[in-house]
Amino acid sequence: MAKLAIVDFSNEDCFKPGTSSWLSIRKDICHALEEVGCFVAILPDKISSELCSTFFRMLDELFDFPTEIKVKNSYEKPYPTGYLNVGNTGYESLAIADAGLRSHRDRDFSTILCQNHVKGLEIYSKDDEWICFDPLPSSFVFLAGDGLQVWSNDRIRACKHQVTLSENDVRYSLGLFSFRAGETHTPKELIDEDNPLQYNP
Ligand SMILES: O=C(O)CCC(=O)C(=O)O
Ligand SMILES: [Fe+2]
Repeated sequence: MAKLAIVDFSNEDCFKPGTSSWLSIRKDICHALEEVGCFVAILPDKISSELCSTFFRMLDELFDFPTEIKVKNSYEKPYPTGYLNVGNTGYESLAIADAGLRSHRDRDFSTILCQNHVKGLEIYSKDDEWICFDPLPSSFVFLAGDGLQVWSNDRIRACKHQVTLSENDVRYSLGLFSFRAGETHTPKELIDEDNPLQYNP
């Protein structure tokens, strides 16, 4: 059974470019992104389990507000990944999905997800199987979006993923969707005879 790559950011040196720890983590991340367009980052020193539990407890309180209060926080633009198209209700950054989320790739540059203990996220592997993400404390998931695929000249493919809800418990997932401003240009280092330019700016 395929597993998602887990990258451990515990060593402070891994944030210092050029150190052996940084080079080693960079290699693991590139490999994971080239394989499935995704990796799991664990940062126990940066995101403590207390912080996570406090945060998700507060979400309980937030979602407990009556719907008429939540709709006051509405947002006109559609969600980048089409939340509103799949029959869910979105309130600015709040979205409630009772039936999971069908298979898709994010249209942004990259996505970072931070979720509670309830499983549901599945990643499509190179071997055409769905890999279930087993939530780890102090972790988040990095997903490549369409933008990263274009920027990398297809070296990294946007990660295909879905959410299947089977546990009888509330699942919370916090998403940070990043976009690049302006045109996307592929770095020239990523273009050669074997890898001709795939996308025009
Ligand atoms: O619920 C999740 O963890 C994933 C959500 C997602 O894939 C999306 O909003 O694009
Ligand atoms: Fe997504």
